[in-house]
Amino acid sequence: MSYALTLNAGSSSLKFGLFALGADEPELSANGLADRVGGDARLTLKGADGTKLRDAVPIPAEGVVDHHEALVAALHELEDHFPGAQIDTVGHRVVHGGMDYSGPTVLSPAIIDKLSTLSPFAPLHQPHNLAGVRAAMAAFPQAVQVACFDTAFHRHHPFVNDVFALPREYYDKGVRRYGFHGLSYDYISGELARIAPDLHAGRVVVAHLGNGASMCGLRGGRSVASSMGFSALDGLPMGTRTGQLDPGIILYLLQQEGMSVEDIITLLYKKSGLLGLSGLSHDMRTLEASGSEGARQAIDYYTFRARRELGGLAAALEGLDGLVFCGGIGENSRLIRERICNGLHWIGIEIDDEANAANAPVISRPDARVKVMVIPTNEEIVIARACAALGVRGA
Ligand SMILES: Nc1ncnc2c1ncn2[C@@H]1O[C@H](COP(=O)(O)OP(=O)(O)O)[C@@H](O)[C@H]1O
Ligand SMILES: CC(=O)OP(=O)(O)O
Ligand SMILES: [Mg+2]
Repeated sequence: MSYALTLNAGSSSLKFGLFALGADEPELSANGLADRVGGDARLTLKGADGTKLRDAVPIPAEGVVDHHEALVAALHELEDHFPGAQIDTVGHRVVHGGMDYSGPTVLSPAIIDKLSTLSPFAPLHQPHNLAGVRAAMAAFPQAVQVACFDTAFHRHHPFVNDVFALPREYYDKGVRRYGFHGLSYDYISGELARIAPDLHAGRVVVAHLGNGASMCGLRGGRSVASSMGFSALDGLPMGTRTGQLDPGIILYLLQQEGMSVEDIITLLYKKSGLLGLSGLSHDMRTLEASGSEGARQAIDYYTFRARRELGGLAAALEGLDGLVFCGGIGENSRLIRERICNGLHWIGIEIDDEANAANAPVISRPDARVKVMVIPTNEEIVIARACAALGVRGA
């Protein structure tokens, strides 16, 4: 039996999966999560039926745990529970594919070098993604390494949603509105086709609200516009990232505050968003539990910006038939969904409080014009499917 290992390095987590290939659809054997990467990370491993094989075991490290240490711990656990599983294909989430990649790609050293030139555009992700590729190449030298890009799903945007109003030479050089979280949107689009084909054929905004957050406008299941642009900073406020910002602020920071480029990168990517506004935490669970003024204002801003962005995407779609929540916050936080939806009655969004409290698949009222759904996303299966298509198929 041939297996695919999937790796998904998020800004604060490493998600991984082991999939048996051979049948039409890759079959999950186990999946795991190292969360709070960058802090006191812990590793959880679950079997295919959801049984916990390991539960929040601390990952050994000197000081904070980085993505490489998280990967080493993950491989160690998989070897322990699935000794001898033959990993022929490793599929990687790589957030930035630049102008050239609009689908999954088998990696070569030359392609990896090219992808590393995109690291400055996604400093929280791309270097970790590529470190994962290099570590996997060392651990599994015979395996096919497949990259699945967050940007690929958005590469067919119409020109007006792909361009900035800069002189044309910058567009030609690759300064474009790429959009991210494409593996998640690809999965949601596929799920809509399966469980809600009418909605799939229509106009849907998907809100991927995790540590990173963005919204995507889908028409006929294809991405038409995204709240994220050139980098994973744009659009919605996030755990530690600003979201949309007047570029004049960057000039002010450089000219008046005398900040270095490095300082500005740290400020925009790591110290802003929910953490910066609340002065308390980047973690929505902590903010919801806190009664502080800062936490309240951070949640107010978060939900307000989500409503504004949704309005903009509905305009880009020329109407709205559905709204789907996914990601750690979108799938689990009744409060945030309620706060976003309660300001959107004018567009036809009305949610049912009981369904919302239960994280039910459909949370809109039966008579509401816009159907609102909660669909747990699954970036890993999208990567595993690409491995099955491009890697070594099992017997
Ligand atoms: N029950 C919950 N209520 C509110 N927020 C939650 C809940 N569960 C998870 N979250 C939030 O989800 C976010 C992490 O989302 P996730 O999609 O796992 O992140 P990543 O972008 O690292 O993959 C954190 O802000 C966390 O607080
Ligand atoms: C692109 C991005 O923001 O990813 P994540 O949500 O995993 O941080
Ligand atoms: Mg994520």
